[in-house]
Amino acid sequence: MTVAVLGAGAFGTALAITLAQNGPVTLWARDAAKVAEIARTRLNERRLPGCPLPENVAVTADLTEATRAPVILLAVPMQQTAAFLTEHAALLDGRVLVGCSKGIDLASGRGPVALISDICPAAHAAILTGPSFAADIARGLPTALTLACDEDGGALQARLSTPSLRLYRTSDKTGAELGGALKNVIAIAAGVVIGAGLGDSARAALMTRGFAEMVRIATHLGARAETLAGLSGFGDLVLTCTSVQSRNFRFGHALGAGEDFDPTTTVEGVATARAVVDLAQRTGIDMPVATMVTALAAKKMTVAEATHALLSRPLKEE
Ligand SMILES: NC(=O)C1=CN([C@@H]2O[C@H](COP(=O)(O)OP(=O)(O)OC[C@H]3O[C@@H](n4cnc5c(N)ncnc54)[C@H](OP(=O)(O)O)[C@@H]3O)[C@@H](O)[C@H]2O)C=CC1
Ligand SMILES: O=C(CO)COP(=O)(O)O
Repeated sequence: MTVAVLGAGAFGTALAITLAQNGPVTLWARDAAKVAEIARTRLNERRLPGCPLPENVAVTADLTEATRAPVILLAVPMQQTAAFLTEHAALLDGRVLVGCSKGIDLASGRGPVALISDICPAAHAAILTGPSFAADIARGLPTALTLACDEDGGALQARLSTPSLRLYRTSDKTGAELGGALKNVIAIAAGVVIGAGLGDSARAALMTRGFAEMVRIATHLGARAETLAGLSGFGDLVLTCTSVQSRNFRFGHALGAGEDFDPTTTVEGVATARAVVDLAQRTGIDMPVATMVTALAAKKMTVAEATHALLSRPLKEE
């Protein structure tokens, strides 16, 4: 069974490399010149340097060709996903579409699975998410992810599992997509804490209270609490709050340290924090960490002010 991966960023390229162990993969990128270069060198040097593509990965800029595959993975960044789905709905609707991005669309407040279901209502929507850095997957290091899909998703789970990539399955698509989105916001906050020199104890407090915040809003929106405690929530929170491989963590670190950050780097947590604050306001859910991240990223607050605001909240039960 051929798998198509749409979006040849770091993650899409890494998925193509690992999934090629199970059968043919088509990797689609929007830029024909980039496709030609990857096809010639067998490397995506800009997005995932040093990770060669196996022979059975075909690279194309032809979306009609790519979407002939029975399984399609969508690996374009979150804020580009709605427009991508809308533009190409005729090719994508009715297909097995697996969202691989992490975030909440600012305009609609929807995650990847919800967007797929809204824009391509006849598609079989799923999401692949959890703790994994693209470079780790591409190098064949052991990783475990969550596949949230319809109840009959066993065959899909098998096609997307490889000797080094172990998938656990759930039917809680809302929980899986919200876990992956929300952890990026907390990872930015963890980066700020470390970048500003506030210490490991502060980071542990922030991760724990951030997790409470994740569970609070996600369950309100229909997620199961145990999904948040799994790979797609807690697992990914731990990874991105503790590793400098995380772009969200590094962005927060730069904010905390008062340093510049390359604006072309994909940092999903910034827009997602704004979307979360919108959701929090609409639902009346208390989201103090996301609120601080939004204010810090917009330079509307200093780290000292954000720290004071969090520490001086009324005392309460855990
Ligand atoms: N990197 C990682 O370790 C992981 C990433 N993810 C998630 O995967 C998603 C993608 O991230 P990642 O691959 O790292 O991002 P990158 O920054 O590495 O790449 C983004 C890719 O998306 C492409 N792209 C952007 N807009 C469009 C569009 N409108 N149509 C088609 N292609 C587009 C870009 O193409 P171009 O090169 O032409 O600009 C680029 O190839 C994010 O949501 C991220 O959270 C999930 C797990 C791990
Ligand atoms: O989601 C990821 C790891 O699971 C990648 O995190 P960053 O987008 O912060 O690099």
